[in-house]
Amino acid sequence: MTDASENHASGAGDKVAVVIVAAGRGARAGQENGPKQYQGIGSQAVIAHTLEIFLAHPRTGKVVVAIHADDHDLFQQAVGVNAERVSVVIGGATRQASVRLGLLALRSHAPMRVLIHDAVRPFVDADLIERTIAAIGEREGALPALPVADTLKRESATGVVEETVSRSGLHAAQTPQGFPFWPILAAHEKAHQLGKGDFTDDAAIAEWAHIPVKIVPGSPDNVKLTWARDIAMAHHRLSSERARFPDIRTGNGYDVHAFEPGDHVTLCGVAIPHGKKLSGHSDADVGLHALTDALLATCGAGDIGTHFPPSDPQWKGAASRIFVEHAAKLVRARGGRIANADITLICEAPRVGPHREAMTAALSQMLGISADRISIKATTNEKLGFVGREEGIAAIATASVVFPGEVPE
Ligand SMILES: Nc1ccn([C@@H]2O[C@H](COP(=O)(O)OP(=O)(O)OP(=O)(O)O)[C@@H](O)[C@H]2O)c(=O)n1
Ligand SMILES: C[C@](O)(CO)[C@H](O)COP(=O)(O)O
Repeated sequence: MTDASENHASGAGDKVAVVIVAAGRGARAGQENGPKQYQGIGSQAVIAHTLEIFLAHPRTGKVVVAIHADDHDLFQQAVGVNAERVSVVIGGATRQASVRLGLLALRSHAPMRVLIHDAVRPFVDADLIERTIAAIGEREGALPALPVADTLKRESATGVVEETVSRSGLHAAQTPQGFPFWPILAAHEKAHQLGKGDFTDDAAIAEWAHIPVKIVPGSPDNVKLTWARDIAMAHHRLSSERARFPDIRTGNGYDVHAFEPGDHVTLCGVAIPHGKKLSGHSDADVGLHALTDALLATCGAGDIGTHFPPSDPQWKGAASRIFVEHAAKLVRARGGRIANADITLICEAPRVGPHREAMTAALSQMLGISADRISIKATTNEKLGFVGREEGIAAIATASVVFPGEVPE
């Protein structure tokens, strides 16, 4: 069985192969730390964005990436390659040469159709890929392009306008350009054999080889990163997109302490005279314990017992603000910013209202956030249950923390 018939038997023949050219040096972008396809935009390299979109598309199959011989390490760092799906070949001295080498690498897979794309067009989208694929015929290519919007001028050798060129019917060509595989490979081979190496895109080679090419609407977003400012703008664009999915996390905590004989309770950092005290290893500040758990929960850092085991004698009688400050420090060490904290104390007595302001001030200090980001509420349990019988006090707390980066997809 040949590779081609294997493809059909498995249904893989329906999949459209992809060549991504990434062997350029990016001279016009002039980046000091490597070619433009390896520059970081948003949270990953340009080429990683591009590959991701093609690999995620349901109609694409084998992907060949043409890279420069010097870029193996850069490529490995930028892209965690799925070796089964993605092959790497060494490209050539021109874009045209790199495309040809990519196509040659696909021969054994014998795809029916191929998309050829610039690694440095990371804003290609699934709809554009889809309409390009849909327009590929048995002997017809497909080119996404946009009508030229600006008035066109030809410049003379002396830098003055020589003529105004009609823009009627003119389009700016984009990639991916789609073709029936064997005809475009044959056209590239023929151009290579005849030493014709000055085609700037594959639609031009198709045109030269008399393969008709249908124009489909391109996308204004699908820009080619050519100059340093294009890379800066791409980075800015992805960073502001990221801001739309901020990593806001919420944690909750719950705690209960029983009463025992005594003369005051400590709630949310404030000592309140009362006919009983709360029993516990530390100062038994039920509100702060709930809040500590809520803060730790925002970064999956366990609970209060993980950090301050009751078996450890050093926490005997400790002020619970130590626990809250530890949790807040841990959140901040992970880049988190505490947005707000909300504590509800559930008790029949003492009355919390008269102490709310002092509690808020104490918490504002412990957490390093303003008082308007802190809420302390109290409710009775309507005389029901252990709280209703005044056997103890319960507390629930919620904290919201904003972490750097975005919520993963
Ligand atoms: N010998 C080459 C030249 C270009 N390309 C690829 O073709 C695409 C479009 O080319 P261009 O924007 O011109 O990239 P560079 O050649 O890298 O840029 P420059 O011309 O500024 O050096 C890029 O993904 C580039 O990596 C390639 O694979 N092999
Ligand atoms: C193929 C291409 O992206 C179509 O617009 C473009 O021609 C490639 O860039 P280059 O600057 O011409 O190499």
